[in-house]
Amino acid sequence: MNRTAMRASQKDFENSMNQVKLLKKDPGNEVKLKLYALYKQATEGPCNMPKPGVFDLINKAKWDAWNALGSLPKEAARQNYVDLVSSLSPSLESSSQVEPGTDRKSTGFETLVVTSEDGITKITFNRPKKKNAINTEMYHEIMRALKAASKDDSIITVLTGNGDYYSSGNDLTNFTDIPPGGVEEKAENSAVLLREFVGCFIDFPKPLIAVVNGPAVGISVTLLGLFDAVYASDRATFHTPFSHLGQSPEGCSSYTFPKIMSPAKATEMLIFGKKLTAGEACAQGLVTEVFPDSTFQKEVWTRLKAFAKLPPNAVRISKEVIRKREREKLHTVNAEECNVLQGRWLSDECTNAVVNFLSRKSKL
Ligand SMILES: CCCCCCCCCCC/C=C/C(=O)SCCNC(=O)CCNC(=O)[C@H](O)C(C)(C)COP(=O)(O)OP(=O)(O)OC[C@H]1O[C@@H](n2cnc3c(N)ncnc32)[C@H](O)[C@@H]1OP(=O)(O)O
Repeated sequence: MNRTAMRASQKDFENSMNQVKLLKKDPGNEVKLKLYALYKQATEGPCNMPKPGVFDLINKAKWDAWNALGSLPKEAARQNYVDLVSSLSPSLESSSQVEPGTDRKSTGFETLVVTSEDGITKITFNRPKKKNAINTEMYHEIMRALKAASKDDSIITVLTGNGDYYSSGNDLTNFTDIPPGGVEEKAENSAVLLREFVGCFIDFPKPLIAVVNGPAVGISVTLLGLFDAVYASDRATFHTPFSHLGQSPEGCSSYTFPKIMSPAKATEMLIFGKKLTAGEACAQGLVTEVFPDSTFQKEVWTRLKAFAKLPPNAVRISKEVIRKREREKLHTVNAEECNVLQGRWLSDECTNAVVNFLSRKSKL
């Protein structure tokens, strides 16, 4: 709508003031100063305040902006305010599609629920009947969700699980879908998939937070070493029974775990399959903080919403400064772990463990 030929009414002006509060994206200091100056001019007339001192930087910038409007009539200032707010409409449109407090839910996922709200993209593993075991489709969907989250306007990204488990790790039925090229081809393709999958976590550009709602097994545990913070319910446990499964560590855990928790503690977990309680995992540095299950969701989401209000650029740049020292090393470790696993998947030890689980002869 061309508003320049119109006179903005007091109602238009009030609507615009409300719209400013709903802006999804910070319009920047320059625009905010203009809005401030036009608002003051429209409501009080020409600048009538004493000039602030040079060191009172914020009030001086506001005063300068207001004073620069000279003797602009109140009506014109009101109109300019309404026009300026209307020119910010792209960010308004995106916010007005969403009722305050309502999730923007992404469609097109079979194994996940992905929502975006309050600066947080939440990726929820959603195969609760299978304890959120990660099947091939889910590996692909997690990668797709992470790639989308890296480009959306969220500040942080959260992974969590639906139901009583965070995740029971790799879906062992992934071993049964053998292509015409045989098990060697399957192992080769799986190593490529795993490398790409873990690579998405290494390269993720925003803070990645795990909200571990219940037990975690296998790859859902090892990946935690690549997260920026891990919050756990006191119901959660952490279990990496790789030797029992004839397999070897992945998710860069052969590098991150000894660094996080000491080589001997990492050995207990990654080689001997010691299952940790949430409290033990916290004492060893894998978990950032543990909460009673009864207050877990409330306490964690209150905290995350506060994090998500931090200045987005500072948050993103700080993550990059921290991750960049390690990125190359992590990619090398990831490649090596996938190579070793490719061989393990063809071993009798691994085949027997998977057959035992699938024929209901064994669980962890
Ligand atoms: C040829 C090469 C192919 C390679 C393909 C690999 C691709 C990348 C691999 C990356 C490396 C990752 C490694 C890991 O993550 S290792 C860890 C693997 N996870 C497990 O070993 C856990 C197995 N599950 C269990 O031991 C138990 O289910 C569990 C202790 C988790 C829960 O026990 P509970 O008694 O409470 O519940 P149920 O067993 O009755 O489970 C309910 C149903 O869910 C199914 N389920 C659970 N977990 C898995 C799983 N990981 N894989 C497949 N299915 C799983 C379980 O069978 C039940 O199903 P039904 O109700 O249909 O019986």
